[in-house]
Amino acid sequence: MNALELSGIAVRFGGNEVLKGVDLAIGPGFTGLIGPNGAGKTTVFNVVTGYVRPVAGSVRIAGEPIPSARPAVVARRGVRRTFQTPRLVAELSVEANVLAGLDAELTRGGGLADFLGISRKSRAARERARELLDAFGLADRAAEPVGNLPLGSQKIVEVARALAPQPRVVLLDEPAAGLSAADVDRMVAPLAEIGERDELSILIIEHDLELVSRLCPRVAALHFGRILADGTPAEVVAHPDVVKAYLGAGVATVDS
Ligand SMILES: Nc1ncnc2c1ncn2[C@@H]1O[C@H](COP(=O)(O)OP(=O)(O)OP(=O)(O)O)[C@@H](O)[C@H]1O
Repeated sequence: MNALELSGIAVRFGGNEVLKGVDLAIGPGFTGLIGPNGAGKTTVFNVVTGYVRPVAGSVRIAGEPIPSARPAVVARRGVRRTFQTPRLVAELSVEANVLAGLDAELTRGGGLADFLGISRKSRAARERARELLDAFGLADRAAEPVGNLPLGSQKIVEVARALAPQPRVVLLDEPAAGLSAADVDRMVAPLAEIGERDELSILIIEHDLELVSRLCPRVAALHFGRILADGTPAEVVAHPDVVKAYLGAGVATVDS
């Protein structure tokens, strides 16, 4: 069964039809979502996470339909995401930001703490955060305000936050944008390891086609709200419609 399935998703902003019947099924491992600027990639994420209500179509998580525009329901069903520009709380520590990704049940202090509205983090939650920070080589910075870290590390913290609640689906929005090759490796190696161990389904929007072809056995290309091609990276970038869509945008070649 697919972890995530979109059928016939259509989205309009005013008169602008941004998604025009998108079908996409995501199983375990990495799937790439590529396409020129404005193709509608982030809108796909916003539909899945319940922040944009489609005018048509449905989203299923593990085979179960989800009500549209219900972010809390989607999160409870195990979907997490990152953003093009990290959305972290700059003044809070690295660890507190990762803990913020954990489900309420795990982070609740219980008893009096809950009654007083004090968010005491449970030991299990802290252990999970530590395990992730260790995996991503950020344990020694756990107590620092996340805003002090360079962009590359902040983007890695956001990935760790998304992984914290052991989700089943992770949506990564241009994780490598603005990162050095070394930062990309620091992010991707633990992510691939954890993804495989936990059988995560990871959908990744990325303009770096070399990275996409390295990570994703399967890629879908979106253009003006339609999926133009869906297959291996080599098949997709060689697809005539994809080549045409990218003309002038400098499409990269990908080794098969
Ligand atoms: N909330 C919104 N209201 C109105 N228009 C929107 C909204 N969100 C996105 N759009 C429009 O929808 C289109 C697709 O945007 P989207 O961000 O999904 O594209 P994208 O493929 O992720 O692009 P990029 O690669 O540049 O991030 C664009 O024309 C954008 O201006």
